[in-house]
Amino acid sequence: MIKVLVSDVLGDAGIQIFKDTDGIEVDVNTGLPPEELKKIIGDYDALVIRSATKVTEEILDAAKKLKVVGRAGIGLDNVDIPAATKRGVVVMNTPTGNVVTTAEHAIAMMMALTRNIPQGTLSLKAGRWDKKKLQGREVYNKTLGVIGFGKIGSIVADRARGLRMRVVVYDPFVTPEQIQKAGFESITLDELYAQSDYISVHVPKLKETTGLLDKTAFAKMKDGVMIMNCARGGIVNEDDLQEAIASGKVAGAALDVFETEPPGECRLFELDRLICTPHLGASTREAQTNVAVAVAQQIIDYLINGTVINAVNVPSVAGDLLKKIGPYMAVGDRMGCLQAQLADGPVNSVTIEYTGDFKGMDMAPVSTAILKGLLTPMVKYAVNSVNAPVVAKDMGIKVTESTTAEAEDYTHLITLRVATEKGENVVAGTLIGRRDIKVVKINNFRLELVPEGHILLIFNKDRPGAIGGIGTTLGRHNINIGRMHVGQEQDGEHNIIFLQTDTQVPPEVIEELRSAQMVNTVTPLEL
Ligand SMILES: NC(=O)C1=CN([C@@H]2O[C@H](COP(=O)(O)OP(=O)(O)OC[C@H]3O[C@@H](n4cnc5c(N)ncnc54)[C@H](O)[C@@H]3O)[C@@H](O)[C@H]2O)C=CC1
Ligand SMILES: O=C(O)C(=O)COP(=O)(O)O
Repeated sequence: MIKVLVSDVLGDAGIQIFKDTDGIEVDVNTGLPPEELKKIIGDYDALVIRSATKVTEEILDAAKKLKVVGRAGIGLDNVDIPAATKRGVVVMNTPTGNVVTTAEHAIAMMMALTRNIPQGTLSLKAGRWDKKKLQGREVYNKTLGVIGFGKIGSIVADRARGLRMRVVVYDPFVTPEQIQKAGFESITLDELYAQSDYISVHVPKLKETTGLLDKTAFAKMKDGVMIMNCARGGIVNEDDLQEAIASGKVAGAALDVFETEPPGECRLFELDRLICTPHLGASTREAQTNVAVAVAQQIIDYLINGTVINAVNVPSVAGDLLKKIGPYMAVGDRMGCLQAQLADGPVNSVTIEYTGDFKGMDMAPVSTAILKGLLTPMVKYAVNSVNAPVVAKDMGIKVTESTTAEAEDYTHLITLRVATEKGENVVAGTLIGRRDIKVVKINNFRLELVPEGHILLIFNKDRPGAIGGIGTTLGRHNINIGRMHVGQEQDGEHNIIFLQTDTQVPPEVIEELRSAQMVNTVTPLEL
């Protein structure tokens, strides 16, 4: 049974998908304090969260079976992604399901702010008729500055255009041409501050964006500007905002998100010109159904089919791509595993060459599969496609990759060179047909080996009787040979023999083979 824990409120449609899937058991346990979550997380293969659960290194340490964290929504600042990656846990989000809803919330906040709707509601309910005091402003013909032209920012810009606002955009990672093509002006941040009547932030919370709107930024803005933050708490510095509103520089602000959530006591709340919502940006029925369904399907697809969609710490391998490169990932994994057993001492470098028609294929997942195969026998913890590149880096292994379209003997060939202090081993592999994995070269030897099961790799002198002697020794110990491949050294006098046996060959028999005449070395391999 695959066990899924839902630790934040998730739309029913998502929970139902888990319940309807054979082999999956789902528990919903929301609002757990960290120490409670830590106690139970060890039982689960998957964790579904929103913005409340903090997936810290400590939680991940306790999550011995965890394979995937699925975020029903976008922001992942509550997940320690490097720690998850190191432990081989896929972290995925649902990047599109709530973007319209959140953009609509930003527009709603702007309208509520400019027309004093929350203040009007409060004063009316308190028995007042503050018609004069609560006079507002039109947004028509005003300038909206959008910081961050991603999925949400671009929708906000589009909806503001419908309100007949002039929209200016700052996003250093989107080309001015793209912004202009969408019908908006791309300007610098300082220009945006100087020109905007309203500013809405739609950037992720990063080191560079934390405190982006601070006292220095407010000083560059128009007097009477209004600020909206439906992105992440702390992108707008709360203390500086409080001062800027109190001084009248900023005419008002609308916050959906806070530096600490829930914020508890907050000086900003003393200001009439501050309106707020408790992180409601994504909270519509539609968005919650979208993200719940998406996260459930993605998690199931990953745990059952190995399909990776919308992961932030591992390349996506989905649908058509998986069909195309999945078999090469299997080739890579076997080659890595074979190289691990051939390696004499710690690995210094790994060189991966893709030769032939790999056009249009992103080979990153194959390279990761190679590293996974190679590193698995070398480390104590589980290596998978998520943490393999990090593990290689931590071990100081230099990984290089190249692709050449010119095919030689095979239409697709993967060559893997692994170097240690003592030298380099070269293994080349391919697919015959759609699924048959063949290792076609080991160092100087050409062969066609099916890399599976118990294998003895024997180097011997290419003399009459050598192979017969090996067969007789194994037969005497009742060990049946399933397959045998003999490769001849190019222009040499040695053979390489791969013997696939039905059972593992005991160490004393290996010693006996080693002492036989004409046998140079015997290496047992488990593939
Ligand atoms: N309030 C809520 O309930 C919700 C909040 N969010 C938050 O909204 C924000 C935006 O989300 P998406 O549009 O989906 O993200 P996105 O990744 O599609 O877009 C972010 C944009 O910010 C830009 N950017 C990055 N650094 C920047 C910088 N220093 N200056 C200017 N632009 C910069 C990027 O180039 C990108 O275009 C995120 O912080 C997300 O967590 C998302 C959903 C719901
Ligand atoms: O998707 C996001 O990034 C959000 O901020 C939404 O947060 P929530 O799922 O409502 O806690």
